[in-house]
Amino acid sequence: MSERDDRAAFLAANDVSRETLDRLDRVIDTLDVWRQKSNLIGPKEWPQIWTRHVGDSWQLLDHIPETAHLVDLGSGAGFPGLIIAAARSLGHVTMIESVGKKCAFLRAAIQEADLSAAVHQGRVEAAPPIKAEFVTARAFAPLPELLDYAAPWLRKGAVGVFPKGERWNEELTAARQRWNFAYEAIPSRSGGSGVILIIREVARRND
Ligand SMILES: C[S@@+](CC[C@H](N)C(=O)[O-])C[C@H]1O[C@@H](n2cnc3c(N)ncnc32)[C@H](O)[C@@H]1O
Repeated sequence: MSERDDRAAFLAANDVSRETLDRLDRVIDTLDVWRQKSNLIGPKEWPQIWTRHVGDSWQLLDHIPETAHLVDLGSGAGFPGLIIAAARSLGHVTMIESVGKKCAFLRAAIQEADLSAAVHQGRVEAAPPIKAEFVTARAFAPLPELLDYAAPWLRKGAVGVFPKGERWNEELTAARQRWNFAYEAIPSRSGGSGVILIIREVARRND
């Protein structure tokens, strides 16, 4: 399947407004240019960029209000941060990423697609205070460590929206050793036995 066919498959499965599609196209076009000069995304991944990476990010939107302020940890090539910013023009997304070349791409995509978003270059654990009611992170860290990274926001009442793979239940059990929290596990539409974990009311055990 070509990237064009993959885009058509994504659009057949998801309701995307004309304005949002225009922003998504600009983000993916920018990624196409930048991936030629850096290893943001592998050539084997490219033919499924829409159904796999955009689609995986898109399903988080069910849990993120229109005007949300959100922080995305370890944004890499912009999944899910850039996709959420493209779909939530009334909100604001801050992406935290430690690798300079990836940050340069993220900034270029924000500019090309005119997104309400910003990039903080640096390690999540050393980030300055950033206002956010929602935290996302995809393929960033196992849940126990992810809760440590996201604690500055979650402990102040932010909601975590985390796509997780088939071992999510083991990660949840391990996270329970260190943290108290409420959660919902919503089956992923990306196939397999992965879920979207919605995490609330986070407090360190013995707090
Ligand atoms: C496996 S990639 C996932 C990227 C993207 N979220 C995705 O799903 O395609 C993890 C990203 O996190 C970044 N990263 C790893 N540890 C980090 C840290 N402590 N602070 C900020 N970024 C970090 C890496 O540079 C990399 O871009």
